[in-house]
Amino acid sequence: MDPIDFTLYLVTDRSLLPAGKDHLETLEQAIKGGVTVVQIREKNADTAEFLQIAQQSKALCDRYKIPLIVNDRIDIALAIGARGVHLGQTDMPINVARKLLPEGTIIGISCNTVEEVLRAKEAGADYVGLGAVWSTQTKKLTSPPIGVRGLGVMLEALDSSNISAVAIGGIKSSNLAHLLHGSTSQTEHRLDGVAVVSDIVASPNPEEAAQRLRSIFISSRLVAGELQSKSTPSRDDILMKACTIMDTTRKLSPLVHQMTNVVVANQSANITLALGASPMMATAPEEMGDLSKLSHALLVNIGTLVSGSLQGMLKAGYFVNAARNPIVLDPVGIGASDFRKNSVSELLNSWQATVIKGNAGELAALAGSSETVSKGVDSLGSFKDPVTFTRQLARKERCVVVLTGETDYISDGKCVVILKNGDPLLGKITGSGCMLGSCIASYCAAANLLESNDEYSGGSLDRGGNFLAAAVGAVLTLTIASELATKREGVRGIGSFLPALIDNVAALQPEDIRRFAKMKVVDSN
Ligand SMILES: Nc1ncnc2c1ncn2[C@@H]1O[C@H](COP(=O)(O)OP(=O)(O)OP(=O)(O)O)[C@@H](O)[C@H]1O
Ligand SMILES: Cc1ncsc1CCO
Repeated sequence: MDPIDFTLYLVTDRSLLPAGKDHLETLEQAIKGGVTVVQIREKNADTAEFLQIAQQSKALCDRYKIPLIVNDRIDIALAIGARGVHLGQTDMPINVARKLLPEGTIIGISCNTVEEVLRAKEAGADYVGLGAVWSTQTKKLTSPPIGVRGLGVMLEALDSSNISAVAIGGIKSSNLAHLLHGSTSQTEHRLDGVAVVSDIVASPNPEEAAQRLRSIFISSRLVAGELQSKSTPSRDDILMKACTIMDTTRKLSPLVHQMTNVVVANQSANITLALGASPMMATAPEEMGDLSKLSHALLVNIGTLVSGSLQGMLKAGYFVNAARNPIVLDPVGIGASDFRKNSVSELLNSWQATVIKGNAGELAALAGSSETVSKGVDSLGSFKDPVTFTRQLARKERCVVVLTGETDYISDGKCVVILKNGDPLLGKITGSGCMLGSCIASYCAAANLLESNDEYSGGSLDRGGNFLAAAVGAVLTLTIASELATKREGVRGIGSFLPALIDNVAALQPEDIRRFAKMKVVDSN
């Protein structure tokens, strides 16, 4: 028998059908739209009713050569000759079900933890349903949602097995590109498909809904393939691109929406202007939809986070991903409280960051490492192997990572760029890291605008700008300007340094970057 194509896995739920819509009509439209496998789920029907629905659904699926899987009920699966069954953790164990079902029957099981995935592997499951990714109205959750970022380790547990993996829970066309991008494991293990309920079943047009989901899935896979086949750029390539981005920022003056802390808001706005970009500081959740239509990048800095601003950040990032613009996350002081840690986790499960930047203490806390710690917003110490740490975090979070300090490390998950510029006064003033976040967001905006790819591709979260070069350019701009600023007459300490730094950022030329960059590129290993 042909292997099952899990790309778009419809799980039925008759209670969600819009008024006047019938189960079989919806099922047929969904199949016409591109559903590749169907699971009949009837939590409230009695046996006779379930059997009838399953028989009718099977006849329809057979007509379109779509495999049908029955939720939970081995007897119904046997009665209708279903292609498979889907079991929950508290349903019949896989080995018992296997004995009862004909050879070749597909058995899938829901998993919420890595341990459950490993047990499913051991028990010989054919596929696993991983979730719930997000909370959903269709099913009362017995365990907390695992989030997009929780899927990677579960997929990695399936390495070197033939078990397919499908994500489930709150998946819609509006969050599918984020899910597919963010869930990939560090070993590049990807989902084989996504299980969808309400986005199709509750839609007035299930055919269109299925078509939309399927095309996002396919275009997201194309984008991922292109990224993976890109070769490591040389030092000169990155520098050349960084200089082009610097020029573009001045020419196009992108609008950079910044949700930052109250300590640095003014200096961040000024450094943005010094780069030639245009800052807008705004936090109200109510205006995030409108602002995402105007701005070219978003900076999210949690330095003085309050609950209200978190709501704005959650909304803003979601809209900015949809607008295919870059997001820079600065998890300031994340190690200081559970509120900050949980908030960052919620943010990163709600949208995909393009760049995450932080000092050693902050990035260690974000990665769950105790190798270095923080004192409030400041880092105490450094990593033994910052190159590997930065690359791995970039692979885990599926974005560019910038680890700051006396030496800066930047990685896209493949190569790591090591930068040794910067005057020690940068480490003495407050908000140099926050200003760097504004510089990275401004350059990411320009890098994204540089890409002429205007065609809407539902599977991408940005236009494919060179965000590694943007981050490198931003660090070099700030740090080389700092070296030049301290040489200015009248600069005697942290008070006089800050305005001089802003002046030197404005005056800096691409030649200065090429001339003074202390930069090395380490290839992936
Ligand atoms: N001792 C130093 N020598 C040279 N450059 C430095 C030094 N300390 C920091 N920098 C530079 O300053 C920039 C900000 O890095 P830093 O690690 O200080 O950020 P941070 O701790 O997040 O700052 P803040 O919390 O004050 O905003 C980086 O580009 C880094 O290269
Ligand atoms: C001092 C300080 N406190 C919260 S944010 C901030 C700015 C530097 O990160």
